[in-house]
Amino acid sequence: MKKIILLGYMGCGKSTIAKELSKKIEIPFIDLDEFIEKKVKMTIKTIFAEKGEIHFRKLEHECFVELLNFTNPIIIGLGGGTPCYANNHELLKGENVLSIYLKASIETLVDRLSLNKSNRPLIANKDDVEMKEFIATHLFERSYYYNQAQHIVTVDQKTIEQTVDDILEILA
Ligand SMILES: Nc1ncnc2c1ncn2[C@@H]1O[C@H](COP(=O)(O)OP(=O)(O)O)[C@@H](O)[C@H]1O
Ligand SMILES: O=C(O)C1=C[C@@H](OP(=O)(O)O)[C@@H](O)[C@H](O)C1
Ligand SMILES: [Mg+2]
Repeated sequence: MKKIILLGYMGCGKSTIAKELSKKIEIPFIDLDEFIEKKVKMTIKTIFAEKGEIHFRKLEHECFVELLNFTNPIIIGLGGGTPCYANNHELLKGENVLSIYLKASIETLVDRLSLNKSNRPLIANKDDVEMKEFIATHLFERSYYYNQAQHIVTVDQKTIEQTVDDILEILA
């Protein structure tokens, strides 16, 4: 069984969808951010604040590789930036992985993230107008990496269940 990797911009639903998919297909789910937090016993917010983003990106790469080396089947929910650093985007194309980009529009992302930004250091201090500008530019810059995924599932206007069903079709 290939490892299932969910990727996409902050707020697209990687952590939420991975958890639901895990229940449905009874394959364990590991959220990369949570894996990093447990490993270094610090929150993502604290790692960014005290060690800086470059340090976080190195940790993120090491932990991603560690998860890819697990021998058992797993679902991995990446962080929004994971595919965009080190050679991580190349790892999305491996034979033993099935990578899925959860594609969300700027509007969907702004709606979801405006309610959920405090633990996301890249946007925590932005107001709604700044956030929309930031997401529009950042998503454009990152899309090249996200598009390296083997499959794309759009998530706009879909319930969690509908997105999970779309993924199940890919797995069938
Ligand atoms: N249809 C939906 N699919 C996924 N997440 C949704 C949906 N509707 C609302 N949300 C909310 O959007 C947020 C997505 O956050 P999260 O799963 O942490 O995304 P990510 O891990 O990609 O940053 C959660 O608060 C979730 O409850
Ligand atoms: O997009 C990013 O660079 C980041 C996304 C976050 O994960 P989520 O996409 O799960 O919010 C987390 O890894 C960190 O705050 C950096
Ligand atoms: Mg997440």
